[in-house]
Amino acid sequence: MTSTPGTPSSRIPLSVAGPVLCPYEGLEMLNLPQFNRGTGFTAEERETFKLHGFLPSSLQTLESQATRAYQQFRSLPTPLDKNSFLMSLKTQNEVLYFRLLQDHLKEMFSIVYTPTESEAIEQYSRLFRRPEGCFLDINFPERIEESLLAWGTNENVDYIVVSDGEEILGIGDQGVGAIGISSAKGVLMTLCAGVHPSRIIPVALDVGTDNSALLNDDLYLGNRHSRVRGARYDDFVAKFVEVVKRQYPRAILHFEDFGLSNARRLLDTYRPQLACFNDDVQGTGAVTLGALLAAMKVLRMRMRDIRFVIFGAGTAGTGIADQIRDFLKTEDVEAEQIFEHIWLVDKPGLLMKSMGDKLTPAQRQYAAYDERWEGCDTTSLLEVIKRVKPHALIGCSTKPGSFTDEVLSEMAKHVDRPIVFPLSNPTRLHEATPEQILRATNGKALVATGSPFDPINGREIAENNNCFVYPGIGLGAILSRADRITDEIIAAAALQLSSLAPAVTADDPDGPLLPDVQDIREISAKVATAVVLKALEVGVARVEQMDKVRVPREYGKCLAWVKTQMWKAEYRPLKRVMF
Ligand SMILES: NC(=O)c1ccc[n+]([C@@H]2O[C@H](COP(=O)([O-])OP(=O)(O)OC[C@H]3O[C@@H](n4cnc5c(N)ncnc54)[C@H](O)[C@@H]3O)[C@@H](O)[C@H]2O)c1
Ligand SMILES: O=C(O)C[C@H](O)C(=O)O
Ligand SMILES: [Mn+2]
Repeated sequence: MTSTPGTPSSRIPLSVAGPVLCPYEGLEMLNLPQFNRGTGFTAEERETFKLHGFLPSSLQTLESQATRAYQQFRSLPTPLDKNSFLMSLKTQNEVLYFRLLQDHLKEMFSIVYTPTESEAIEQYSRLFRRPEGCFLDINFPERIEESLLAWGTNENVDYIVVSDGEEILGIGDQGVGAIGISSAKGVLMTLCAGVHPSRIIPVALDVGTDNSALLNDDLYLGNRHSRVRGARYDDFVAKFVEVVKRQYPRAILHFEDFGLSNARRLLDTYRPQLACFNDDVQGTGAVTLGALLAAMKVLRMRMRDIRFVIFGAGTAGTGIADQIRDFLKTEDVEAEQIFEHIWLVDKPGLLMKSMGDKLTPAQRQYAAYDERWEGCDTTSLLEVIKRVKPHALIGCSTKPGSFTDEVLSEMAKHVDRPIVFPLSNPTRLHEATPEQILRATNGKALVATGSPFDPINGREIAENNNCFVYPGIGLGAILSRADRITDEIIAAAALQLSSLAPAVTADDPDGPLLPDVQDIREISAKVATAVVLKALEVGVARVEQMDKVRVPREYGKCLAWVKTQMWKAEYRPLKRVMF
């Protein structure tokens, strides 16, 4: 398992413990972020690797290097400058980069991830310094295999994050800037779940872009043609997945920020074929179910007694609906009754049966019966709220301000503690701010948001972001060597998360419905443990045959084992080897 990791350029084995093997010396070594330690090289290492002339004489520890880097970080004026600084550090010294992030997790999380990463992606072609992942060009499908293999082989790759950049967060088509989201999601796999950074391949599928600003930008770095769609696109993705299946049979494939017409379709096509998941569909569904289950504990209610309105019924919105639907099955609500529990609202208003083919297959099952809605202006969210009297309102619409004061106070008229989750990222796209929600509901609402917000009047605001589950799902799937990622696995992740919310653990009705980002490593380890145990239970785990490891079935022991498999940002002994 993670005992023989490798590096992209060299395929030299690294590991989570023991010495790091390095065949390089001098300037070449200093230029490789997975080996470079800069002023942190010891006297002996400087000797062995012929580094003396390249470094000032003082010998620094990782701690002092992190202190110096933190001062540099603090001196920068804007979040985007800080993001660029960290990106450049990542391409200089990987251990120092992750050590710095770990030491200042809460402060830096929003800089390397949502929301600042979205600014960096918008500016991708202007900020480019060094490649941070694998670029696959739709005009050269024959290069897919060679390009991926240059990053590592089955022996040294655990995780592949792929995006085609069509629907990045809520900022739409970013073309080749897709590499930014694949890379940021990969960074969190290491930071939150301890997957070795060199064992992850971030991938951008460059299939063109329909973003005219990018097409007209002389500095744009991607393919300068419109987005390829239809059979040629499908064949390209199929070829990519075929290479992943054949060359990396042990790796997990993570789909991120594909467009509405592809995300669900690709997931449905490939889920039965390999261990893959779509973070926007299933990750978002699972984190939201986790927060809702925590809310049920606060309200002392069951999910079957709750009415849900989901505003924005795209990739994330229907993913959330599906997780709720599947959970309701465990409370004896049949699929045919689902329209009495979940209402989907999108651009045309409430989704109705009469919309027929205009609905996506994922939306259709939730469509409302027209005859029950006669006399209601279903194009208005407010009117739908008046009629449904929902307990929970969830936003994945990318439409800022759509949860108006009127909508929010209407909710508060009918239920004592409305559940309101504006989830559209980045921050400026939220359907309402937590402050507005609490004001309009006299502080009664149970709030969770897609991006981080500061506390309001001392009350912590839960961040309902898929980062609370996907790193744990990914790590659990890697460690169990899962052959498929089943619905049971995703549900197990949500259930585990719900038990870790401060509102539940501290039995505090105003406590957050999700844990704090500060604790994300512990949370991810626990989610991974739930995933490993579920994968073993449902028979998709291959770890015991493949790696000849006996995995403890007892939760505490399994958690301890999971933690031993997590990579840490530390300078391990370096050992010189020949090519
Ligand atoms: N918090 C999280 O973890 C998380 C996870 C995934 C997505 N998101 C956010 O959710 C948003 C949507 O992402 P997605 O991947 O589902 O995108 P998507 O394009 O698949 O879906 C967006 C949906 O919103 C609808 N919509 C657009 N404008 C609307 C309006 N004015 N009124 C009603 N509906 C409208 C669209 O028709 C579409 O169905 C993004 O902002 C994304 O950042 C958050
Ligand atoms: O990237 C995030 O912050 C969450 C999510 O995957 C999104 O697309 O918004
Ligand atoms: Mn996403």
